[in-house]
Amino acid sequence: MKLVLIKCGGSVLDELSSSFFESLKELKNDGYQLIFVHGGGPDINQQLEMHQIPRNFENGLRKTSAEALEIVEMVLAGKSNRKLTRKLDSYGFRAFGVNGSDGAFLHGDFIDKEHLGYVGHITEVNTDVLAMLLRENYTPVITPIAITNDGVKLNVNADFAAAAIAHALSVEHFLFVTDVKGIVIDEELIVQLDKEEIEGYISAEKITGGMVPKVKSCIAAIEKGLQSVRIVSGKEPFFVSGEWIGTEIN
Ligand SMILES: Nc1ncnc2c1ncn2[C@@H]1O[C@H](COP(=O)(O)OP(=O)(O)O)[C@@H](O)[C@H]1O
Ligand SMILES: CC(=O)N[C@@H](CCC(=O)OP(=O)(O)O)C(=O)O
Repeated sequence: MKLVLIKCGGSVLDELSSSFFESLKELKNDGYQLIFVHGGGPDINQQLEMHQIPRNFENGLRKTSAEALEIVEMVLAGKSNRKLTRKLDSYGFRAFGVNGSDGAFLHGDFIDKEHLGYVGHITEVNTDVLAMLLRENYTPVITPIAITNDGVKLNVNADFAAAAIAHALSVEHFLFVTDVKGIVIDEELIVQLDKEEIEGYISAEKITGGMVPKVKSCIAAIEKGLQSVRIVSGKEPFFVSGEWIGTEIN
């Protein structure tokens, strides 16, 4: 089974273009099965604001109190997942929403409970449920909530969750779909970038904010042996006549 793992950022969930879906269709026609992990940062921010819960980020990770976690799960599973699943369905993909904490599918642990609260990283991915869906020709759409061995739910950055799942499935291509064309430095799109260059740009603060967990996840994926890792736009086509558009990390 040839797999493509696509992390779809919250930044672009409302702006996915029809040309983006054309690229997905081209991948399907080339024999790939698709798996999505979605984010939902802007949706979460909006709801936290409505509930007057302050928002705080550290290195692109949301500090998550127990109170905030309830909102995070409600929004990610109930709103962001629904948006992407519905849109994929409308383009003929048989999308099936999956919450990471269901069936202990995404196991996680706290990153730093004292500083970040209920924020986790993935320790294990149970791929059985994905295999089952893919066998039946469904397109899984995964919500990045994990569960600890003690049954505590954790908010996982969607870029990190996607990297763990991409590794567990040894996918052929791993894509980060976001609201920009790729990594842009001094107003120029960078077509290819390696680990050292990325570290330099983070130090120089030319890669910042939500792009930091993304490029870190790209590096982690490369180091774990994935061959094709890219950051692409969801507002434009990213794969046309077999050619990729965006930034390739290697
Ligand atoms: N060097 C960079 N190149 C491109 N985008 C960058 C860069 N540094 C920071 N960014 C920001 O990262 C954003 C994408 O991250 P984020 O908003 O978290 O997206 P997503 O919701 O897709 O994960 C871009 O919209 C841009 O503002
Ligand atoms: C711990 C942490 O930061 N979790 C993220 C989960 C959603 C996410 O990653 O959404 P994007 O892909 O749109 O950024 C958050 O609470 O915003």
